[in-house]
Amino acid sequence: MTADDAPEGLSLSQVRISLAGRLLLSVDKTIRPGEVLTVMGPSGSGKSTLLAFAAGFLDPIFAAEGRVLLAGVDVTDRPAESRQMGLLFQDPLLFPHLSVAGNLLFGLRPGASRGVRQETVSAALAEVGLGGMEGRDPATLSGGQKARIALLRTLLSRPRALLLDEPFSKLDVALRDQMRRLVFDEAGKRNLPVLLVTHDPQDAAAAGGPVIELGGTGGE
Ligand SMILES: Nc1ncnc2c1ncn2[C@@H]1O[C@H](COP(=O)(O)OP(=O)(O)OP(=O)(O)O)[C@@H](O)[C@H]1O
Repeated sequence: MTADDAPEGLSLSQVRISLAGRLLLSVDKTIRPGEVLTVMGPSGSGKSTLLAFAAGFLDPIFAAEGRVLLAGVDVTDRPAESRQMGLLFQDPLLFPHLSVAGNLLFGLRPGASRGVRQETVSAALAEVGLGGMEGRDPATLSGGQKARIALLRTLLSRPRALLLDEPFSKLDVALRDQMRRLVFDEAGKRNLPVLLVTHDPQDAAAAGGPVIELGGTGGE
């Protein structure tokens, strides 16, 4: 494939993952920029395993074939930290020993001056309705606030794709709706391809993109 006809977005190309000699999942999909691919399926069907393969931290206990391409570049052999993928999980996983600003500065790539970095963090906070919270201890924040900080930290790292593993499941119903809108809006504004792992059909409906079901009906 030449660079000219390389697919945009995130491709999971002819991926087959086995565990102990048994095929667990098989997926061949390209997620276009700005599109959300929702991965559903029963517990144990391999949803998180597929995400780990895309992210670059698949446990070596699994045998994997296939390639991961990001904007046409094959990143399969790159370690997770060099893939420029943004991750969000059920838990916000904020650093408890850092302030809100400290958590967000951690997401920012180095380069700009300290002042510019701090301004970037403050502007990002204001954009999601958390202006003035720079100095707060994450332990004092609500679940919804923590989720927004985790999203901002991910976005500030300027990822080229988002990989989301049940990111809304711990939020209560009203917050879940707000957070879905925020995540999908921000991903859309940045034209990011998004892989969303979930059990919740309402997540798939809100995402509005293609859905694949692992376990049984197959992912191809
Ligand atoms: N580190 C591991 N060692 C051995 N088996 C594993 C490991 N991680 C996952 N598995 C197994 O691989 C299969 C797929 O697990 P995975 O976590 O991807 O499923 P899932 O669809 O994400 O499930 P859930 O919806 O419960 O999160 C399961 O049978 C699980 O028990």
